[in-house]
Amino acid sequence: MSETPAIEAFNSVETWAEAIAARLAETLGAAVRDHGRALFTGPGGSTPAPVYRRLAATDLDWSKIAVTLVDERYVPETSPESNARLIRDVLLQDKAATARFIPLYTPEVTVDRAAIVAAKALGDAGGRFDAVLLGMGEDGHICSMFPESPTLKTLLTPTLKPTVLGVPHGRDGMAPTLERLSINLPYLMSAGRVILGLKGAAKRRVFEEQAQGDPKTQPIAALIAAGVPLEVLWTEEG
Ligand SMILES: O=C(O)[C@H](O)[C@@H](O)[C@H](O)[C@H](O)COP(=O)(O)O
Repeated sequence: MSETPAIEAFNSVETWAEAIAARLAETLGAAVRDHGRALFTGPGGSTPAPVYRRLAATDLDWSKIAVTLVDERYVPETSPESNARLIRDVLLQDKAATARFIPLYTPEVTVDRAAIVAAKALGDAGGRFDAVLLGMGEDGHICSMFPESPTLKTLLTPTLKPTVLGVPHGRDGMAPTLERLSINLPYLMSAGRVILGLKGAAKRRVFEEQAQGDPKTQPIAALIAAGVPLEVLWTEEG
């Protein structure tokens, strides 16, 4: 059984965001140097913006870096719910403006068709992430791996190929409220570096609890059991 990763604590959002951005930049810079290109993926939500702002201001050869998302709501970029909108507004600015963006959402007739299109686009971009930033919901979901979701089991199956799957919206008020697109666990297993950024005491507790959970139903436990190279950086500041 793989060890639960140690939680690295930072005493402010500033130092926490600086540390995450520096590690992601180090890995992306090395990938561009060694392979001539790099692929980065990150989350939406309310957590990553300070990291994205610092990454955008970092001197990298962004013209050789492609950026995508770990998950997306099945909505166009014009929607305030769009994660792509966050990436374009905060990360693809400043020095990072020349990076290529690969959306997960495309206006296909169904979320499953959009997932097939996204899976091909990521495959065409190399099919492996050099660096991944993850967030986590207070229910322990990462990407769009939601508890009770009918897609969870497939998303957490370690033996499948890296891909993107459509996730239906939750029933009877269960999350997610919108249909989603999500990368699966094999994409995290094959990544060069995976950083989980957590803010607030509640999320630290959820991480510690779920790390001991069932890898078949709890994403954090699944990542650990699958040997994902997870670095956990946390700050008390919410
Ligand atoms: O589409 C999303 O909502 C995000 O990509 C999602 O996976 C996020 O990482 C968690 O939900 C945490 O969200 P917060 O950072 O807002 O707590």
